[in-house]
Amino acid sequence: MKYVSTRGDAPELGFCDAILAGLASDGGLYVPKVWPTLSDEEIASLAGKSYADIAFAVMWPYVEGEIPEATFRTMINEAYATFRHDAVAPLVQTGPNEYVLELFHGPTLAFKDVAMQLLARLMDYVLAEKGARATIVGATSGDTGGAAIEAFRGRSNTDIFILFPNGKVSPVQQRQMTSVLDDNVHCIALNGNFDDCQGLLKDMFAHESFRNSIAMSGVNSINWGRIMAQIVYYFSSALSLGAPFRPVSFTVPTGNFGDIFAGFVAKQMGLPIDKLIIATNQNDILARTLESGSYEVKGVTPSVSPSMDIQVSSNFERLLFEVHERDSSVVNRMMAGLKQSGSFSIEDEPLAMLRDGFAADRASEEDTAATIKAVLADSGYLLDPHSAVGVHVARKFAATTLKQSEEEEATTGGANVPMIVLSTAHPAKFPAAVEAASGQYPSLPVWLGDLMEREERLSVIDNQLDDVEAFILERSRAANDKEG
Ligand SMILES: Cc1ncc(COP(=O)(O)O)c(C=O)c1O
Ligand SMILES: N[C@@H](CCOP(=O)(O)O)C(=O)O
Repeated sequence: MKYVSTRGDAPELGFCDAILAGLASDGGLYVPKVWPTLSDEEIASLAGKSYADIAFAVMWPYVEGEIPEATFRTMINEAYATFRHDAVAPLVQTGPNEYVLELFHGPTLAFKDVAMQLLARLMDYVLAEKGARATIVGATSGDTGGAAIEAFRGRSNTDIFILFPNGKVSPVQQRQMTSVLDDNVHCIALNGNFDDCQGLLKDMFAHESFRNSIAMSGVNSINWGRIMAQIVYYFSSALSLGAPFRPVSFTVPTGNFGDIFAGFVAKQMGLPIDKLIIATNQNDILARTLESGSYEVKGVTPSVSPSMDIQVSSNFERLLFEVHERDSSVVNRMMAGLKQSGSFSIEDEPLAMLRDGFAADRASEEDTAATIKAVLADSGYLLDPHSAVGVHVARKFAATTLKQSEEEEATTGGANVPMIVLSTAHPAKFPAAVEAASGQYPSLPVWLGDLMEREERLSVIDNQLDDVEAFILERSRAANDKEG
């Protein structure tokens, strides 16, 4: 499989080089040249198989020819052995037609572990094959950072630098990053918000001499390897509910659009997905875009679901590329508009395609708290605030579709399709918000019981490209001197 950039001006790469690059050299995001498909028979044959077996079947077409089959199987087995639930990503029923897909059984209690545990093993393999080292630079609103640090800590061929918005992640999220004291881990608390962190990351990728001097790579969802690993749980959960013989819908708490884009890919691959529903918090740029056709960045307002406090949603670019028939000139125009004026608009035809496959809505702070409380009261199930955004939007969507089908006197259609809501984090990562909403304090699991007492190491840096680059250069030189 070859990979092409959404901006059309970077070399086509094979899988190993695409994941090592992270972002394409023209500023675009890599996508497979064609979408591989699985037939209904192939999908049906996966029913009852383990998560690792489904993972292999779904991901192999993207990797084949670049990594030996047995090596890839071993990486998958090792990655998912780090999860503390046998099913890896179990489904829990929370309503007559509503299921929560728990993606938080990995080492850092967030869905990011699902992809990051595999990506670290893939990068290790690629670097070892090339006899190379890489410097990973990542931006986080709270969860990617912890998952990446956990997955890459102590690895001899990578240094990892994570930028997080100072004072804007939860205390648990911060400690999960800053209490990892391995020599190759460097945490930067940036005086800014997540969009500033991500903006600096993209500027560093665009700064060729800097990028080359540190052999820079990235593990945010701009990296195709992240998306690839996230496709798997759409298949595993849909299979549990009768796919491919029964369609399902998904509601996805959304920020950077990586997770829901993986759902779009699952649909391209042949999984019968009825609707993909984008659930945002009050930072609702994606919901506004679907409503108006105009993508307009406004300031970020901090919320109780801080990992989704995002306005510049990187992976939306991959979807724009698809709905414009892979015309990179349109994507370039839109991204130039975004850089210049913080906005761009989408023409009627691609907008109609977006609205056909996706729906979108938002949850206010009050909606989020009320949902945590209601689900606990009705089902005895404690949601984290990000997953509660998802459940709120899913329930609103179900009520609207039910009303529509009653009006049409139909018994089939959207209202009967099972809804799977992605649960993206464990409630113990956000104890203050969960307790305020429900009266119940979610404790960390025993193996993380002392997290908040662990020693921290971090550097506070202003939102200035030069300052951040200087810090990374100095630290990565020191690391390389030590290695050499
Ligand atoms: C807990 C949680 N939920 C949802 C999201 C949104 O996922 P995505 O950025 O892939 O849309 C994130 C981070 O991005 C997150 O950390
Ligand atoms: N919510 C994310 C933001 C970064 O998203 P990514 O999926 O692109 O890595 C976080 O928790 O850091």
